[in-house]
Amino acid sequence: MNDKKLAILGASGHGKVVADLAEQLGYVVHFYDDAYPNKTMIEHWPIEGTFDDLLMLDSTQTDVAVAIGHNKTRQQKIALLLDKDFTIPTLIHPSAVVSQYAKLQHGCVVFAGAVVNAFADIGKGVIINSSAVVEHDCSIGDFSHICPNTALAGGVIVGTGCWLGIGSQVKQLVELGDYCLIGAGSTVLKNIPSHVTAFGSPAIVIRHHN
Ligand SMILES: CC(=O)SCCNC(=O)CCNC(=O)[C@H](O)C(C)(C)COP(=O)(O)OP(=O)(O)OC[C@H]1O[C@@H](n2cnc3c(N)ncnc32)[C@H](O)[C@@H]1OP(=O)(O)O
Repeated sequence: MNDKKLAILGASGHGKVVADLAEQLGYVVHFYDDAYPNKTMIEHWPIEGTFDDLLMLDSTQTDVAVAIGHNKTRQQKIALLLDKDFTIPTLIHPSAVVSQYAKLQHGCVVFAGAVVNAFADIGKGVIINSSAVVEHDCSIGDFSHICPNTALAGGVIVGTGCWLGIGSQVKQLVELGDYCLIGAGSTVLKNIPSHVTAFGSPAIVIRHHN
């Protein structure tokens, strides 16, 4: 347990789950969101200011979690916070099972019931959502989001900023490029290039995007 302050950027549904997790880890949480001052509360938690207000805090006294689901926005905000010397811890739910041989960089969240198996390599700012399974030897690129109940078999490689939709699954050793979006419930059997949306079982590329 600790009683360190954690500023949470993003007063959203995802932010609420991050707050719940952080409190279980002993943090005292404070929300920040650019909707302030029009929005001043999220559930029972006060929103104390905007992102600019957060940047004015003493980085030696307050850690930060960026609870923004949009991968590129989360990437940008984390970069700005690191420039100001904030610590962005990785938060792991007590019920998640993370191998002693897995590596996770800063700014990740691993939610309830998730499994990160041996020698998985998880980049910065990654969301491993509830009950997701990241099997042995997987590599997850920075700022990706593995949605609830998604399962990655052994040795899967996921690029930067990918979004793997709820309940999707990826066959062993398959590689996904950067910033790709895999639709909910899809089964990915073959490599997927960067900057595409793919879905279905088996998943096929539906469109290209930036
Ligand atoms: C804790 C949390 O909440 S984490 C968030 C979890 N959320 C998710 O995982 C959502 C992931 N998003 C999806 O799967 C979306 O459907 C997307 C992004 C793949 C596609 O979204 P859009 O581009 O808006 O597509 P849209 O909804 O208009 O559907 C277009 C067509 O594709 C089909 N389609 C859309 N998604 C899928 C899918 N995942 N699998 C199969 N077919 C799909 C639709 O049925 C529709 O078909 P139709 O034209 O025959 O009616």
